[in-house]
Amino acid sequence: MSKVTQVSHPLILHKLAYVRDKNTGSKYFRELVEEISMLMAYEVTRNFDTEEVEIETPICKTKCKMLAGKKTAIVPILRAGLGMVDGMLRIIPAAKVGHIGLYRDEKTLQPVEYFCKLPQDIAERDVIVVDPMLATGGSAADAITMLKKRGAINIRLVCLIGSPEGIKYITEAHPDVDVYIASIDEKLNENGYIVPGLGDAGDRLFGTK
Ligand SMILES: O=P(O)(O)OC[C@H]1O[C@H](OP(=O)(O)OP(=O)(O)O)[C@H](O)[C@@H]1O
Ligand SMILES: O=c1cc[nH]c(=O)[nH]1
Ligand SMILES: [Mg+2]
Repeated sequence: MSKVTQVSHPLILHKLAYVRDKNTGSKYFRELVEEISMLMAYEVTRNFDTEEVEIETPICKTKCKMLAGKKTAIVPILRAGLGMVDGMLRIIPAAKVGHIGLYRDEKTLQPVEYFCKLPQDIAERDVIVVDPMLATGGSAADAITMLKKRGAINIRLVCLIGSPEGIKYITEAHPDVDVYIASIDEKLNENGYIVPGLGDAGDRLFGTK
């Protein structure tokens, strides 16, 4: 069964309040999403393996821990997931970035696939899928299915805001995928938007309608 980690660090909650505020413009919105993503990266990498290495300080030789060299891929779900990539890369600079293009049909709420480009060695990487919003869960579930079809095995999902419906859907569809999320909100409205949520993440990041 998936582990769902709610990352309710005070800094994240504080920044999330500004992100939700309808008066926050695109520039500040993008900066905040990037900063929150850096903080989420800290949590999602918490159980990465380390190995012992020997280094020499100016005083003496000593043994230290470093990351065990397993490779990482960050995979944003376009478009809104792009807003989380730079923050993640600040913390995991050696990661490769794959892209999955999906949009949610406004009427049916079903995800529609339009792009997929992944690192060739995706099967060997720890994959971190990023998307600010987990509403019905359909887009994230489809993205993860696309990844698995192309060989990905070790997958984590990082979102900023989700709904109880989305959490249920993704954990049932992909019980092997752990989920990291800053807030699980109240519900979905009749248009499939998260309440209270933040509105349309892609539109707010990129200034479109
Ligand atoms: O959980 P779901 O019900 O599938 O909804 C969530 C999806 O909706 C948004 O993308 P959107 O379709 O608005 O595309 P965009 O990022 O290009 O705006 C969001 O970024 C997720 O990908
Ligand atoms: O609330 C929502 C639901 C789906 N996509 C968004 O960007 N926001
Ligand atoms: Mg959108």
